[in-house]
Amino acid sequence: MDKLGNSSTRVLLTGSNGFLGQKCTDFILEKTHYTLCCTSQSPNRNPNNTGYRFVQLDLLDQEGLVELMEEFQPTHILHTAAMTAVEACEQDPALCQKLNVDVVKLLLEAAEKNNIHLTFLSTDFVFDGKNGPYKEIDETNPCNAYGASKVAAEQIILASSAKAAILRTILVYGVIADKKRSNLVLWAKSKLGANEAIKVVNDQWRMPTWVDDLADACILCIEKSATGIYHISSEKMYSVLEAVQEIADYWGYDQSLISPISAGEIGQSENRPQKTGFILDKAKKELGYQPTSFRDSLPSIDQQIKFYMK
Ligand SMILES: NC(=O)C1=CN([C@@H]2O[C@H](COP(=O)(O)OP(=O)(O)OC[C@H]3O[C@@H](n4cnc5c(N)ncnc54)[C@H](OP(=O)(O)O)[C@@H]3O)[C@@H](O)[C@H]2O)C=CC1
Ligand SMILES: Cc1cn([C@H]2C[C@H](O)[C@@H](COP(=O)(O)OP(=O)(O)O[C@H]3O[C@@H](C)C(=O)[C@@H](O)[C@H]3O)O2)c(=O)[nH]c1=O
Repeated sequence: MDKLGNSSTRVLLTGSNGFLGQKCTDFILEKTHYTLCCTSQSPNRNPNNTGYRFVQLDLLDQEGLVELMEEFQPTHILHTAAMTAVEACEQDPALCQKLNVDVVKLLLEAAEKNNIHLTFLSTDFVFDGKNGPYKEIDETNPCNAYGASKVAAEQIILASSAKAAILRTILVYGVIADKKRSNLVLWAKSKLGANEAIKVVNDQWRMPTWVDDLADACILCIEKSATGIYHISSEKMYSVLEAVQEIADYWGYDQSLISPISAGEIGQSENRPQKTGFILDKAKKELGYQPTSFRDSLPSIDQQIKFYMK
């Protein structure tokens, strides 16, 4: 605590309305030594909306962003905001550059000047998917504009003198209170639970990441003021089809509702890496990251769904 009674860890969280942003907000609020300021483009969508300050701000409003940082004086910035829809990045590369790269430059300038620690979220799509699973030191070679924008941001971060961690993650899934946000597990569960047939790709391989694990990793980065690149995901490689079969198996849904489809058939053969997956040794050793297996996360997800349905 300082003389004014403020907690010493002051986190500015961007993208607080997003999937990861909402989970990080919820987890940070459980900790007593944090002062949290959340920001997003739209009004606050997190039903958990007390105990912190929320500022609605378009991150492209540079003056507004600088003003917010000067006023709040964060010790840490957790930058989860991004243009995340792969097809939208392809269609509007200029906006993708502004949001996913130029905003990072601005945050870094402030971080360098004021000794602020930055945590940046990146993706498995920095890789071409030909040699997964990947280590942090493996060569990047993105196959879409979204992945290219994350590589560009990573390079600017690594070249700066700011204290900054880059967390790369993969196909994030799980539950937040905001029911509008879907993901692979909730999509498959809701379709199969309603006895609807689904087509699932059998030629993309991933190590999906439970959003709770990823939020934990973000907080570990903040607490350790970690620097450098870290890979954060689960540890077992699944084809997306196998992951969905695991979902059906856990909830006892009819497996015959699931049929295989190729990435090419849903327009994802060229613009998505085929096989990603991460080697997690560095995050485990240096951050103390403890991944939950995909299968083991499903009972917790089941409980969370029931909790939020109350
Ligand atoms: N989800 C996944 O599977 C993966 C995600 N990642 C990375 O993790 C991070 C978090 O992802 P996720 O939580 O899924 O992202 P979401 O798409 O759920 O959320 C993105 C957030 O960014 C905010 N945002 C977008 N544009 C602006 C803007 N102009 N000004 C201010 N805020 C803006 C949105 O605000 P609002 O909603 O108010 O418009 C939203 O809160 C991202 O950096 C993403 O690239 C990496 C790999 C996998
Ligand atoms: C629409 C659809 C998708 N899928 C699969 C393809 C894919 O592996 C998975 C999710 O598809 P999407 O196109 O929504 O997501 P996609 O853009 O591939 O997901 C990515 O999001 C960005 C932000 C990332 O950084 C990546 O890590 C990654 O998880 O579901 C099917 O199997 N059947 C379908 O009908």
